[in-house]
Amino acid sequence: MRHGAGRPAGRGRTRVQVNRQAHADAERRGPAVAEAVTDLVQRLRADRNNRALRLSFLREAGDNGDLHVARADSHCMVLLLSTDGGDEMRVLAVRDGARARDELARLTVEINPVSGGVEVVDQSEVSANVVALTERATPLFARYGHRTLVDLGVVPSLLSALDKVTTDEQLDELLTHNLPELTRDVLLALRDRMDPEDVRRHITDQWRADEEVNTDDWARAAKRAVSQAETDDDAVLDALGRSFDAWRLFLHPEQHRIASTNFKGSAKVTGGPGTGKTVVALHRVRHLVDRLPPGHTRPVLLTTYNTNLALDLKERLRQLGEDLLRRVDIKSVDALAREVVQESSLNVGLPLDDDAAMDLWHTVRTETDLLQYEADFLDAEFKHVILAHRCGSWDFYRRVTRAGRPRISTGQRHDVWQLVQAYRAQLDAERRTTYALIADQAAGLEQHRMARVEEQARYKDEHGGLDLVHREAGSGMWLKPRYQHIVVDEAQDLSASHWRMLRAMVRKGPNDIFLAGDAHQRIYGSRVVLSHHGIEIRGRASRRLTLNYRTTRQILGSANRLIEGESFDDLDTGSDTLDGYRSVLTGLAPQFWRAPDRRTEMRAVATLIRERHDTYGTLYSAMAVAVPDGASAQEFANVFVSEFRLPVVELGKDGVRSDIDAVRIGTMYRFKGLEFQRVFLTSVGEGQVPHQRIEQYKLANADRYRQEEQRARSLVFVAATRARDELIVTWSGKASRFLPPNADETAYRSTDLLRPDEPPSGSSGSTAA
Ligand SMILES: Nc1ncnc2c1ncn2[C@@H]1O[C@H](COP(=O)(O)OP(=O)(O)OP(=O)(O)O)[C@@H](O)[C@H]1O
Repeated sequence: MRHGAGRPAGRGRTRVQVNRQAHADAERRGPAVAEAVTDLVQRLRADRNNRALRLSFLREAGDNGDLHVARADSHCMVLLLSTDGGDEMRVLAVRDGARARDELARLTVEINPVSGGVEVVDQSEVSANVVALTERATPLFARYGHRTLVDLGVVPSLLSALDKVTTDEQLDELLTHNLPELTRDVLLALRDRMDPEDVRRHITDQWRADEEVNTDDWARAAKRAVSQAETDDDAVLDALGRSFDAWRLFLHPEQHRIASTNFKGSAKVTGGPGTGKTVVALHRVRHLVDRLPPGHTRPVLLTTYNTNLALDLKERLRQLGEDLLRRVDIKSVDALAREVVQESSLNVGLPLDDDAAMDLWHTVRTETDLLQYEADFLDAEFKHVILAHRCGSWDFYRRVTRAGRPRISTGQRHDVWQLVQAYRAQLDAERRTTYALIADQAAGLEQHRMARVEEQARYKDEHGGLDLVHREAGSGMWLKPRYQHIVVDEAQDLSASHWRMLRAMVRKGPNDIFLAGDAHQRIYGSRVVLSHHGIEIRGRASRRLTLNYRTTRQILGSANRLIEGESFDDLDTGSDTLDGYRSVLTGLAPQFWRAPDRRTEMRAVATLIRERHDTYGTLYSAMAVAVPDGASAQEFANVFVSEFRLPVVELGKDGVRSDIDAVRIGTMYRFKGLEFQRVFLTSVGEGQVPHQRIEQYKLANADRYRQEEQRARSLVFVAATRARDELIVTWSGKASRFLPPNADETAYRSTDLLRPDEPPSGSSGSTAA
């Protein structure tokens, strides 16, 4: 008799993992079931011979794996795959109720020939719900053939059910079941008419096992990453017992690969909004920390664009393991630069905030009577040309290549140079500085420091490891690079000075800099070519994610249209696209509401918010209102509070405390990197988005016009893709040209919503716009 035909033998410690589908099963059945499964896993690990578990042999899965069932509590049972003589166990499925055992017994369990993962299909559930709907029509996937479907990753045991699926509704029904992720993703992509070759490239290849898959080797299959939770057992248990985010446990195979690859130098992950770039960055941090020798220092830096994003990163990293925080420095790139400068003997003064820095440009252009140059143009020219290229003299600036910037004549350059000199003189006189200048100074200081580090290392090499105390008599210091590894999120918005500083904070070598970003979401910075700053991320060191985990397909469809036709860079000399970008989540179509005037728009938004709170139970804190500028934020807040008594809180520079149950209101800029259940994208009227001031460039400066419009599109794109379940777009007057051409005709009328004698109506429907 084989080892498996009975209770798994042996007394060795049992490794128990919960696979993705079992995890989803437990989650769907609620906290009590999740807790029972947690408890079962713990008891199994402690002693798999524990009789209370009623562990019983069900059948052989194949040559080297057996299926067992076990009881988690009086209602709930699990299906287990046992391999390696019972030392390895995987929970594959969870069922509850009187028929739990029968339901588990009839599940089809197989090894996916593409991914090599262990997958489960509930044939009777599928046939009860899908086959019953069969009509006399051509099956939806008939044109592909079984061979193609299996080659693309569809689980083979689903094929006969798929042959009977003839409508989108039937497919939707099928997909409500807990199907393997790869199958689900492939079917949705094919239904969306993605070409099978593209499906292979964007989906199947990402799941493909690194080795040839033997569909009878259960011991091997059970150990593959796609069959396992990412965290070690304790974390899995901990997570299963509480409410949790799946990303802590299961990465998509491509996310896993990127987070755990050892790169020869720097590496980059790009991908549209919600594809898990931040998640990968966090797992990357864990991968790097896990490989550090023991110690008390913080040799890993995790940085991002601003303070509220840094706070968010810290919170999310904490969820991956409290211990990580002891080895990782987490701060915004400007806070880091400021620390570097403060540490030096440079006396630079207090930084102006962004608005004050802009006001200073206004002052300087008025004083110099060069009013034809706008403050934001001057600010960008200063940051993205003069500081980026370290133009120390007029002669240098006169000749510098201004790639990607609107064209200007030499005479205009001369004016700009004069304005910049006046701006700097004014700052000096007031003993103030700006964040851009601080970053520039920090970059210089760090480059100098790194040069000394390298020099000391060379000296040490040449002199057989002699201590440098004598040589560095002035400082008496033995310098080390600041960090061993740097991980950067929201990389698209960092400036050239930031990159120069970061490059100089870590020695060139394996896994030195890892960055996550998306040029489609660039709203602050200007294009930076990383290789010009010594960061090589071309070829195999650049990876792209394409599956969105945040936003429904319906919302994504509308958001993608915002940036269609624009071209975007890859943070280096190449270009990036959103090819293959998709979501497997489904939900409501975005809603469009137009109003005759601004006040009606604001009142309609308040009404919709109240309705979602009162009728659907959505927390106020899960809803956010995006506006184009600070003044609109104030206006909306006033109406919400004074007329509707809605609790509101402004999304400021440092974010919002998550425990305050109030509607978030903020400019679209503030939405970067965040997510909300319901997003109200307001004021999207012509003249407001994009702002009418850009029209002046249409004829006078076509380059500038194009750039401003692209940035405005990216801004709306960022705000729209923050929505998880629902996106509501509102405007007053005429719809923005960024919205679909028929938006004004097809949108709901806000006035209908506000009729005093009727309750709000139609607000949970959707339009075709
Ligand atoms: N493998 C995964 N499993 C489950 N959820 C995931 C996974 N990866 C990401 N998510 C979820 O998807 C959402 C988006 O992830 P994340 O914030 O990392 O995306 P992003 O690419 O950084 O987005 P953006 O560019 O819009 O800031 C989050 O809610 C995250 O928890």
